[in-house]
Amino acid sequence: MRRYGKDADEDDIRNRPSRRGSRPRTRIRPTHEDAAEGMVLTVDRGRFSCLIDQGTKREREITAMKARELGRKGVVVGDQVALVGDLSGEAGALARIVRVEERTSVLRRTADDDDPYERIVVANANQLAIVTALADPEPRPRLIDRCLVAAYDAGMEPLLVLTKADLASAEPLLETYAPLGVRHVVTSRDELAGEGAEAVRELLRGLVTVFIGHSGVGKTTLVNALVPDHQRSTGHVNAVTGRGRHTTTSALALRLPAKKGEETGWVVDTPGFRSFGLSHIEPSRVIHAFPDLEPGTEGCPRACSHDEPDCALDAWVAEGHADPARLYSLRRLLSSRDAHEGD
Ligand SMILES: Nc1nc2c(ncn2[C@@H]2O[C@H](COP(=O)(O)OP(=O)(O)OP(=O)(O)O)[C@@H](O)[C@H]2O)c(=O)[nH]1
Ligand SMILES: [Zn+2]
Repeated sequence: MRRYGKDADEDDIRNRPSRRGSRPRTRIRPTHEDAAEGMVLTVDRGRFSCLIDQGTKREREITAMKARELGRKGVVVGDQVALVGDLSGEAGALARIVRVEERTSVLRRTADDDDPYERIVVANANQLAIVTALADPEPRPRLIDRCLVAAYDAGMEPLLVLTKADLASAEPLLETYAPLGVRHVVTSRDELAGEGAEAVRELLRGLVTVFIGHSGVGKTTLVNALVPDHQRSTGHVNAVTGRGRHTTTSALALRLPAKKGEETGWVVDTPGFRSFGLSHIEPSRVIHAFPDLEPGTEGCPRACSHDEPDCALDAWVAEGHADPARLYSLRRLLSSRDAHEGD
């Protein structure tokens, strides 16, 4: 990184544009200095619902479209964007998104028959809640593994949410995931109606958490318990588009209720996507989630898959530097990238 010590190049310092200062001379496009910052809450048929003036008395949801100058650049839920135009939020008002700020993380959904491309579905989230029922439907460890890999690859912290605790014990699953040190919480519908929701919220404060889970695991029950008034807060998206939210396939960002002085957090619900695009995942990125094993990869061949005869991790673990269960778990996760029937 460049430091400005006593040999600092003064020209460099003077020419660095300040955040709201003079516009850079070489820019041809307008810089939209008067643009408002907003967060994308949901997307429906090219209309973006954005929250602006967040945390102030004037906080409101407005509807926006992409400005032409953005070209093909995608705008997704969780994006921080710059908005111009009619920012009133009144019925029929339409603002324009003129800029998408740099993303801190991206979560992609898998390509499927309807759409051969892996697309980014959520930006800037930092936690992935993997919702799994303990029974009805049976847990699918392979799917959990794939979700864990997606989380590690995206630089997100995974959180296992094990639902329907009234039907089966969480012990066997927790045993499998213990070597990974994944955070977890066990819930049931009855408890969620009482104190249980608050126990889950504790794990979400200060974070943007994406909730995923396949049909029937109790994700809707969970999200409704976490954000009981969310139907109301999304009401006017429907007024603008004339469509109910049940018809949208976009993710939807919902703010956690918080008492005075409590930190809030965001729940991002993701209807209608089943799995993640894992085809571009780099073993080297996944291994960042295994800091105890990472130094052992120094002796690996170039582009090692960490699951081949020359992999240096076997010797590293045999020498007692790390727990064999951790290497086993890493390899299990890496192999889950290969899609199988029913994943
Ligand atoms: N026994 C039991 N049933 C539950 C629990 N939580 C949810 N269910 C039931 O499981 C079924 C599925 O719950 P939902 O919340 O709709 O699950 P979902 O994951 O949103 O599923 P889709 O709506 O299909 O996407 C419903 O019949 C719920 O009443 C629980 O803790 N225990
Ligand atoms: Zn290796």
